[in-house]
Amino acid sequence: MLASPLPVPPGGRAFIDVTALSLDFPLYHGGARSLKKTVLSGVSGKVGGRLGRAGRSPDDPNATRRVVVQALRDLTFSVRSGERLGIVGRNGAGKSSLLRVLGGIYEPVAGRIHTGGSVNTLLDTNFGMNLDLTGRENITLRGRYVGLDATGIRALEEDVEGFAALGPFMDLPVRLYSSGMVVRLGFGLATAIAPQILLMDEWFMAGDSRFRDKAHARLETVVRGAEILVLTSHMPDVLRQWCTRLIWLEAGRIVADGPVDDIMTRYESGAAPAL
Ligand SMILES: Nc1ncnc2c1ncn2[C@@H]1O[C@H](COP(=O)(O)OP(=O)(O)OP(=O)(O)O)[C@@H](O)[C@H]1O
Repeated sequence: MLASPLPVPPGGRAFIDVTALSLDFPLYHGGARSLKKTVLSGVSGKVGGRLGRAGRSPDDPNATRRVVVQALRDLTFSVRSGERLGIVGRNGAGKSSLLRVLGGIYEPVAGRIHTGGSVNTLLDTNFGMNLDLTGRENITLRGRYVGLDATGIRALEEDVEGFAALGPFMDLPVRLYSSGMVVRLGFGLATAIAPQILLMDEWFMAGDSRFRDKAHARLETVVRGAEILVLTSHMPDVLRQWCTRLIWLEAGRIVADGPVDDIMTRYESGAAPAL
């Protein structure tokens, strides 16, 4: 666990500007009636008002209808260099979706995201891993993806190999690894690239207890080096220690944004603001 408070790299220029951002997940298309559609239409008004319909009139039996989950709705906020932003909210509030849309994994249906600085997204340790390639080939691929030259790729390989300690498995397809080995390689690889903007899901911190201390020390180095951290978590202790500011999401909307202690006290009191 990181010591608190986190020192912030001085003089950074990284930023995130989010304006009127919305994200939908389409659930199904088509006009024909099915059991699934009947069930979904029956619950549409009950899931926090987040199932919406788009398309032509539902009274027209030939209408093409689209049911969507409105995962994020009209979010506007900015993050500046030096800020450690935590995202809180109940299950399904939109925390992971926000992280993925900031990382360019999901495309918003409306709004704009403007970032300054390199971005690395730590979501799960398998992210971006090709199971048919060897550990070493995965490292080379990632190195090329982030634009490293041959020297940079060699340094990356040395670093990850040293951390993951996979021995001869490094030259075997990842498909043959134990789950612990995959975590070691994925974690080592993801944390080898130090970004200016680090987007992290708390699940990334889970893992094999035997290597957790080693992993935390490595993660701490990446977090300390980042100018901006955006962290989603359900763990109040982690948020208090790692963050300087919290955004509270409910049903895809921002309901509060401010200093950690202030927002955490309100959030833990269970008093969800009216939307
Ligand atoms: N791939 C997807 N397809 C359809 N709906 C999705 C998808 N991913 C998320 N959703 C929906 O979007 C909403 C927000 O989900 P999200 O995973 O962002 O919430 P969360 O706050 O991270 O939840 P948790 O704390 O449980 O991880 C939920 O209603 C969820 O069902």
